[in-house]
Amino acid sequence: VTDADLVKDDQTTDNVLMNGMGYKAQRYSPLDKINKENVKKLVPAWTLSFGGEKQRGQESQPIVVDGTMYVTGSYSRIWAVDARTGEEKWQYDARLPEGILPCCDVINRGAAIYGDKVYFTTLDAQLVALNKDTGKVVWRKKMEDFQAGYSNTAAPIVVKGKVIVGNSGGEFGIVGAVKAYDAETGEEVWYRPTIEGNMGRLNGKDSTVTGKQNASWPGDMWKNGGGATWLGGTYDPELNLLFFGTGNPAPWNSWLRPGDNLYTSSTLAIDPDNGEIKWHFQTTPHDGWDYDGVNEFVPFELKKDGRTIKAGAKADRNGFFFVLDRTNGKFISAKPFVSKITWAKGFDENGRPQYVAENRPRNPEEVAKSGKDREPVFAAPSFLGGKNWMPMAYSQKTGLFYVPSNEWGMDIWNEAITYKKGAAYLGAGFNIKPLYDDHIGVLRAIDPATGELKFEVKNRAPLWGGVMTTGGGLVFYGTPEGYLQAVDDTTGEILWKYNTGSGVVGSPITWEQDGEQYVAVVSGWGGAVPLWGGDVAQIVKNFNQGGSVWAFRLAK
Ligand SMILES: O=C(O)c1cc(C(=O)O)c2c(n1)C(=O)C(=O)c1cc(C(=O)O)[nH]c1-2
Ligand SMILES: [Ca+2]
Repeated sequence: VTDADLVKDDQTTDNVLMNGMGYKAQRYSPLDKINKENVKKLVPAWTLSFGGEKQRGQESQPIVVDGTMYVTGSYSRIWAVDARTGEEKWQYDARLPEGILPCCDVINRGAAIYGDKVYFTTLDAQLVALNKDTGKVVWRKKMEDFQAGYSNTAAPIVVKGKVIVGNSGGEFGIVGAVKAYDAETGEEVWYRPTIEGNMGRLNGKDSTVTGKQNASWPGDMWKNGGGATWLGGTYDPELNLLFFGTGNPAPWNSWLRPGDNLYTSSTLAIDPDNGEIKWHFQTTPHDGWDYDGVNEFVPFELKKDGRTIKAGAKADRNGFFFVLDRTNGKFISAKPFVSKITWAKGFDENGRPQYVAENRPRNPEEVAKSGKDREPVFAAPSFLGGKNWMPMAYSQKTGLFYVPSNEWGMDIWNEAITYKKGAAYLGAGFNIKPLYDDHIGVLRAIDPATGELKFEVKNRAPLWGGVMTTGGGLVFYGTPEGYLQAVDDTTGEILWKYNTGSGVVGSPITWEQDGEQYVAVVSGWGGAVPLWGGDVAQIVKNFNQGGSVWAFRLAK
């Protein structure tokens, strides 16, 4: 796989070479052999089991290269599979040490490929390069100290010979960073911390770029400031810019860190050649709700007032759908994409939130003065977000974004907290509650020019998997109830669904081989909802666990 192959990934249909189905992560395939007319004839072609003992959340998106599928599973495992038959070619298990500290289930979101190597990251914060044909380790790099709370869950992105990864651990007070490694040797090429104050130092290393001082943090709170880049990035080859989101500031209790807390809960545009930050846009300054802004930033061409603007869109965990100028990060619009948002009324023309001050979780010191030990406020969306990690899709056919969203709120209160290595660093307590009796999940079709809702499809359980759209006029996505389903891209009518036997929280792909179009997805219920979901975890507690890949094609 070459750089030219990667750049063309979103136009070619025989392979799926990366997470997002192309550098821009539009998750759009021009394939139309499976379409609105015939999708009801979609049947399983093959299935592969990840085995019985380690059935946990499966959030992976497979990739397909010359008839081989590479797919990762829970507990930092990866398989190479014959994409025609489902027959296993090899498997590799990273064999995790005791004491790993993932916040939100033992998940992995996928692999990357370049040259003759396949890359993936592990829950003990390693980056592994395997020979694509044999599955043998070529190199394995310890990126960070897992005992301090660092882990990795995202798929790497490869740009011009560098394997570029984010990190996880915001709930443990780690320092967010984006890092680039030489694809051939595993040597670190650059290191880009995402928290002001850390710009020149971390793990005893100097960043190759000089950064700003810690002006937006009080005291030395920047030393454990969070801002994990835990979802990986997207890329615009023409502008030569990477786009990485950054997670919540640590701790969650915002009274301990007055200021904007740059660059947490932001989108960063980064130069892939040296790690320099070219622009930033903060979606939740001074976040007090765990509104990690990691959500993927999807480049697209915005048609507005007769002009075409090089834009990017982000459906943020904080409930707003952002459109920015991707050349310079200038704010274009922010429109609500969920029914209830309590923390801000909207955004002003400069892209600053109009906070509703009384809806910020209370200062525990003030609450204590009134003689109470806690005073929760109700906040919506909940910290699991109007949208969490699960990626949206953009159709080049309809010009619409298809956003997997959730309707929920939370009671939240703050508490005292001090940093301790390897311990949760929140300073908050919470309980998540549904807003409606009959649904939490909603797939929404959104016009990025106006923010207008074109249609919505409700789902009882929260949506937790990625979305894909195709030239055949279909939108595919999974549900925790077990279905992979396809809806009409202009009406939302459900045209096909198939139950995989466990919740689908992975991201579907499609490709063509031997003249036939295939669709595949991983199945296996898990992720953050059962662990953190409070009242909502009760609603989903009987869903079956699993671990398998399903491939579909049209019945003959
Ligand atoms: O701040 C972080 O470092 C971090 C990492 C992750 C992760 O790596 O999966 C999640 C979160 N935060 C998080 O806040 C969250 O809600 C979440 C849900 C999930 C999931 O896979 O279901 N991961 C994560
Ligand atoms: Ca987080």
